[in-house]
Amino acid sequence: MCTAVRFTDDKGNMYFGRNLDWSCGYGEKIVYTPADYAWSPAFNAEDRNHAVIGTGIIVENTPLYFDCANDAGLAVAGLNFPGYAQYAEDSVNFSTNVAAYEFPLWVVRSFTTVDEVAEALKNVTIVAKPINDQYPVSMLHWIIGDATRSIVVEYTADGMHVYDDDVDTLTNQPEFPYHRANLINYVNADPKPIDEAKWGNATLKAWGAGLSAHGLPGDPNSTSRFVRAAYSNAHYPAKEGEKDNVTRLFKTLSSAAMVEGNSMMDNGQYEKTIYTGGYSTATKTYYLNTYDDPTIVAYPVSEFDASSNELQSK
Ligand SMILES: C[C@H](CCC(=O)NCCS(=O)(=O)O)[C@H]1CC[C@H]2[C@@H]3[C@H](O)C[C@@H]4C[C@H](O)CC[C@]4(C)[C@H]3C[C@H](O)[C@]12C
Repeated sequence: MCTAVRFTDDKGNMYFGRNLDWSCGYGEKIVYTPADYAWSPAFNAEDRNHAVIGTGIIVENTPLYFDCANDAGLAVAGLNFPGYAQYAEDSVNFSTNVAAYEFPLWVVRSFTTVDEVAEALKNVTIVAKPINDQYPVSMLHWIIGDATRSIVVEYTADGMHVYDDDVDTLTNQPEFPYHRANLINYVNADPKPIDEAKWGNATLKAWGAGLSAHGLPGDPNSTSRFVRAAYSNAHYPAKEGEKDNVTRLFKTLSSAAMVEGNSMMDNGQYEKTIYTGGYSTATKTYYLNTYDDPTIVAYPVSEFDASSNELQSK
């Protein structure tokens, strides 16, 4: 399972991050794509040359991003959506055709705001074309964020769906409208201390803090993680400065993180949060920690060679 969130600080800086939950990694690294990298889109997409940083792998000199952000402060993350995602079998005339594996790269190479992406998506076909035989097409949906808002992109049997994500959260299946509607089931959850109640002659007094959020789901299922992450993201108090906002991002994501042993996949292996990664537009820095090492490591964009035309990874 995976979880992603976005928020903005009091100065208008965006923080965007995700948990990558799986039983093993794919050899992913921090990958920096400079503006002058010569990207060859799979179909007829144009390259508008934004520099990009994120987590992914490099295959055939192409960055396959799991999540990434660009020099204009636009970010995107791909999360599993099997059973619902259904891409076009082939490219479509008079449409911008984007292969599923290059969708995150196309978003951040091409645009500066979520509004621009949403407008462009009105005429986009996502095509089920793998980069090669070794890496089959992944069935994903995506959250795209900037300093003002986020959207969720789902491509299903009936085509493209773009949803305004006013809770700035995404997990896995089912479709985004289910997750958004399901939040209403938890409308009573609240961080405030709770008053004592009278039941006839009995006085019921809370044991301590936290009881007013009783009922928030604690399990690792996608729908439960959505509720927990949206609750944490919405109620975390505003913070000032990079350190406290990065802490906010990682703590919010940790409220939906996967602990090994809690959830077994079909292959008999346990899912765990392989990494948590996130981007700050305040300092143009990508941050990452892993299941085995909780130390949050900073990767400022300034440490990469922006004048090169080669992909760079750490
Ligand atoms: C497994 C990852 C999603 C994690 C997730 O959402 N887990 C949920 C588990 S569950 O189903 O809900 O149980 C996804 C996110 C991004 C994906 C990768 C990216 O799309 C980039 C390439 C794309 C290639 O087509 C396949 C390899 C790949 C390298 C993908 C492998 C894998 O599908 C990744 C790493």
